[in-house]
Amino acid sequence: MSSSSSVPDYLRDEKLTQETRDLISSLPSEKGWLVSQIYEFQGRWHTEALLQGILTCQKHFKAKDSDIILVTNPKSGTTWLKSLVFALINRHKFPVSSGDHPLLVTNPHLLVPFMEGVYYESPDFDFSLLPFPRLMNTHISHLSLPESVKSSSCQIVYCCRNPKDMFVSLWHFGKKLAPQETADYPLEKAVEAFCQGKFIAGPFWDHVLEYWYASLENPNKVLFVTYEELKKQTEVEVKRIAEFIGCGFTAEEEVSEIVKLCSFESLSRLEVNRQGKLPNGIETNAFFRKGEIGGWRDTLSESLADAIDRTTEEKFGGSGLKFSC
Ligand SMILES: Nc1ncnc2c1ncn2[C@@H]1O[C@H](COP(=O)(O)O)[C@@H](OP(=O)(O)O)[C@H]1O
Ligand SMILES: C[C@]12CC[C@@H]3c4ccc(OS(=O)(=O)O)cc4CC[C@H]3[C@@H]1CC[C@@H]2O
Repeated sequence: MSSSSSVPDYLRDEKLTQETRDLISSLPSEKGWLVSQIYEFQGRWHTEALLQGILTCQKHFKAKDSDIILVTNPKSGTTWLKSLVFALINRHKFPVSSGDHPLLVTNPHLLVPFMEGVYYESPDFDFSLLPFPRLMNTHISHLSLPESVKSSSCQIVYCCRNPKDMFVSLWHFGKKLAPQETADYPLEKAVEAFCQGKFIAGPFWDHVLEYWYASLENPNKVLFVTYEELKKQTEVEVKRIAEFIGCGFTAEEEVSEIVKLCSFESLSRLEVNRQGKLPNGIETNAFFRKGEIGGWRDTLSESLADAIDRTTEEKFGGSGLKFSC
């Protein structure tokens, strides 16, 4: 974290360039939840810090054909996907059976860099120093991806989660991130902002649809996965991801060890994911809450759930995308 404050870096605005400050002054803005204002850039809503990270990423990131980029909306299974794909691509270098796997001693967010987060923290970060094949994650929309990500043969694994669970996960995460700022922000107002799309990284649905259509248009470039299928049939989905990124399993190989290592039960019990903070100031345990499908029922009233369902029907109608919970 950049200073002694307990507020995580992404809620601060100290590292903005003059260029970004000038741009921000011309962007539509809305009152934020954890920060005073959020801004609309290329159709999405961002905090100043994450917008700075996105702009630097657009300017400086040069994709390589061998790159693997994990894309999610926030709270849609990023931590899980990072763990699984890290374990998959490194399974010969770091066999799970050896007992000293990096995931046992390092939080997944430190093993797989968050592109716009890293660019906000360290604008000069040299991504070319990452080990081959480079594995990174982002929440950047398809429209706003750096040009080289689209023009190169790098691959994207997109993981989406049903909007009610995603929203509820974000709601609880936000309360942990900045408890004071969330104190007088009612859940009803958050649902309304979420449905209007004027919420961090929103509109949620547009993000999903962009990658959904990209995966249909170019199935070798974008693989579309859902948190729910990953949860219901983890081995099948992990094998599908492995095939897609070109490290498929042989008939003799076991996928179950990786699945077990990366399970919610296993990762959330590790000391490294229970104690301490990431360098950006976020507590490592904030990324592990319930890890379930349908947990929204504990937080959302019927009318709030209906409001999200109506938006989903409107937005996803005709796309072929459906969520059953
Ligand atoms: N290994 C794992 N398996 C399943 N879910 C996991 C997981 N690790 C984290 N999660 C869940 O994924 C959500 C966090 O998403 P992200 O990693 O994108 O920030 C949280 O959901 P809940 O808040 O519903 O429990 C968290 O509990
Ligand atoms: C992207 C992120 C999860 C969401 C975090 C977040 C949530 C809500 C916010 O409210 S508002 O002030 O924008 O209205 C702000 C944030 C900023 C940090 C976000 C986290 C960074 C990495 C996580 O995946």
